[in-house]
Amino acid sequence: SFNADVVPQAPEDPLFGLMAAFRRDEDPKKVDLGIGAYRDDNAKPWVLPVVKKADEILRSDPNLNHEYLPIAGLADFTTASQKLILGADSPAIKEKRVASLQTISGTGAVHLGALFLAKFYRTNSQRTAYFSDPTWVNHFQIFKNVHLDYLTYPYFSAKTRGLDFEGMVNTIRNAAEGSIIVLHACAHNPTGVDPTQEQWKEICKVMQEKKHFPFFDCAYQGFASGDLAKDAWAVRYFIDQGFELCIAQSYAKNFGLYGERAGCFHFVTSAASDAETTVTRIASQLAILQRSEISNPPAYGARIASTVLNNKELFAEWEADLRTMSGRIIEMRKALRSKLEELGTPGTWNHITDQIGMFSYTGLSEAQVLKIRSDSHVYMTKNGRISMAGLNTHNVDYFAHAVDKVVR
Ligand SMILES: Cc1[nH+]cc(COP(=O)(O)O)c(/C=N/[C@@H](CC(=O)O)C(=O)O)c1O
Repeated sequence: SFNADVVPQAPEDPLFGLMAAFRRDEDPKKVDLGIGAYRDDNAKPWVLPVVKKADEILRSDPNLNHEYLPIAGLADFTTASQKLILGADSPAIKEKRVASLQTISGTGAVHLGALFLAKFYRTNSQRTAYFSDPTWVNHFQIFKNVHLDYLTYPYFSAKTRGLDFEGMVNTIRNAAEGSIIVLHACAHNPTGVDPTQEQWKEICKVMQEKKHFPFFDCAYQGFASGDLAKDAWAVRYFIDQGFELCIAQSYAKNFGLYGERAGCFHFVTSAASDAETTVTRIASQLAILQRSEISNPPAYGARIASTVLNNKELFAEWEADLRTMSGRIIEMRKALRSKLEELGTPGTWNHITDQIGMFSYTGLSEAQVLKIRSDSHVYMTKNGRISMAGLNTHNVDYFAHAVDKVVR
């Protein structure tokens, strides 16, 4: 029989624990700045209009059924996903250098990539993965679960509240040759700080010199700048520079398909004559890993995204919806910064508008985060990250006053 007391109590997940605490709070003024999920100006989840249209199209299809998808998922979805992140005219696609599988959203893609690397990447030599410090909390446990050792590279400068570029590049340069470097493609979580294109070129050069292996985690394409190509620039640049790399692609935020778990994993091999057979072998091994874990991925979210991605009019409507979301977040950044400056809240607040994407790294200490929660029923993660979409025209002043109160 199973000796249950060998199972220790695990700590509560910081993010989902915060969500639960927010739901329990009955104060009408409560503000949810925790989970990285978009909210409209009434603090409500937003079903993208284009997603509603795609849903109606699917429901009107008399042949729609609930059969298994292939292990690699819906081909129309994975093909469209390649084009979205790599660019429709990507040489990697033309030369058939990309193995793609539909995954359980971004988390599933990060996991599948980590599992594959754990099994096949430099198994007979020292290998270490590097995450930005700070990074998305789940990165650590996903890599730990597949027994890949990891370290971190400096990323956020508390002084400038911007990128610690020197620290990042030096650590990547000093890392053992062939290390796995996990990079946020755009809209860095939790800091909202992205390298400039010039800085990306520097980072790329150092990684080439050290023969490092890039693993791009792309959960916010279109969400950062509102421009899909711009947000994919770093990924496409690295591929143009000839890297072999992994990409985890999430449709949770940019399609609002959080709970439908729509995502894609891509392995891009470097240009070589036998690239096509290499990709076939890699795809076959990825399929075995996928089959043993989820067998095949969920159909609904991929069908919604695929319907939109493969239709010119719907794609254009989706881009308009992306601009609505990213635009509203940028408005909230401006509103919050100007309110804090108007209040004369101690400190500088330009980082609120300098940062990009879903999150802002406010600089509030853990004590201040706990105080603003008990004082004002404002919920944010202990590292001081706020999900900007939780702000709206009805609560941004209230939040600014709450910050002012704990900062003074
Ligand atoms: C960088 C990054 N990568 C992957 C994911 C996974 O998303 P998925 O739903 O599996 O496609 C998230 C989600 N981040 C938000 C939610 C979460 O923690 O799961 C967040 O940081 O709030 C990321 O921020």
